[in-house]
Amino acid sequence: AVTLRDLPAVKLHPMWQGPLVVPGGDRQSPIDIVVRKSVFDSELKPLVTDYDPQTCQQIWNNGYSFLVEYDDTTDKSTLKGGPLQDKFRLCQFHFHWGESNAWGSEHTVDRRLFPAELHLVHWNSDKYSLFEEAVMEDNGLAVIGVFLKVGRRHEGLQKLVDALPAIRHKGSVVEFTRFDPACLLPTNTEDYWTYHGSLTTPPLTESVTWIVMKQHIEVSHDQLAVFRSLLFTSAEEEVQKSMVNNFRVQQPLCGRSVRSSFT
Ligand SMILES: NS(=O)(=O)c1ccc2oc(=S)[nH]c2c1
Ligand SMILES: [Zn+2]
Repeated sequence: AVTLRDLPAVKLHPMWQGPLVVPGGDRQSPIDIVVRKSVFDSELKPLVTDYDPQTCQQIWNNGYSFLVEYDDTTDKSTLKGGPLQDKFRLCQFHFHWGESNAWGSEHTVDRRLFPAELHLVHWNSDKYSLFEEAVMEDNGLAVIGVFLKVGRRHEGLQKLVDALPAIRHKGSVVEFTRFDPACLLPTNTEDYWTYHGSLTTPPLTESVTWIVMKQHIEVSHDQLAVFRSLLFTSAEEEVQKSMVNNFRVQQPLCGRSVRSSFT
């Protein structure tokens, strides 16, 4: 398998060339999950997701990834259970991917890279009233990470793939409704690793309880190729840049332990 060390000198987007380590940051993300060093915690419960597809609103290209955004003004699409004590509201999901199928994920498992990684982003609606507030707080966010592997076509993903040509450029947005993000979760939602980390894009705040699923999902080569047809750049810019390798370099563990919900 390809490991980060084998990567050719991948030219990273200016955004990820930036602060490789946040000053004073001792719980940054992403990290490599060393399976044999993870600690089984029998208190960890299965994830409980309750997503309402009616809360799906739009899909847009923010110049780093593409986001599918949900109405998070009520507790209609929520995450609880797992390592969480509170109820968290789904606000968006997005992906990170590479220019080739050999790399693209942000987290790795025993240095194993995946071609892409899905992030389902939730904020603590028991303690805060807005995402913008929660993003600055210790246990403000919960992000579910799901690895993507190239294989069978993912039928649920296709509706999203078909919408991408309409948001090729940075800043473009289209209406996107009735999409159930639960279809992107693996069948096994009991087995995961969890650790305290950060956002992997600015503002890189250390407010995330990460929940990285052990089981990956499969998407087809062609579906992933459409992700790579997106652009980092807006329509006005003269030089167009393909949206690929939008992952952050891995961060020091700084003594953190990663817990597992399974043995
Ligand atoms: N890539 S990620 O860590 O899941 C993530 C999630 C939510 C975010 O909101 C801002 S702003 N940057 C973000 C990064
Ligand atoms: Zn992300």
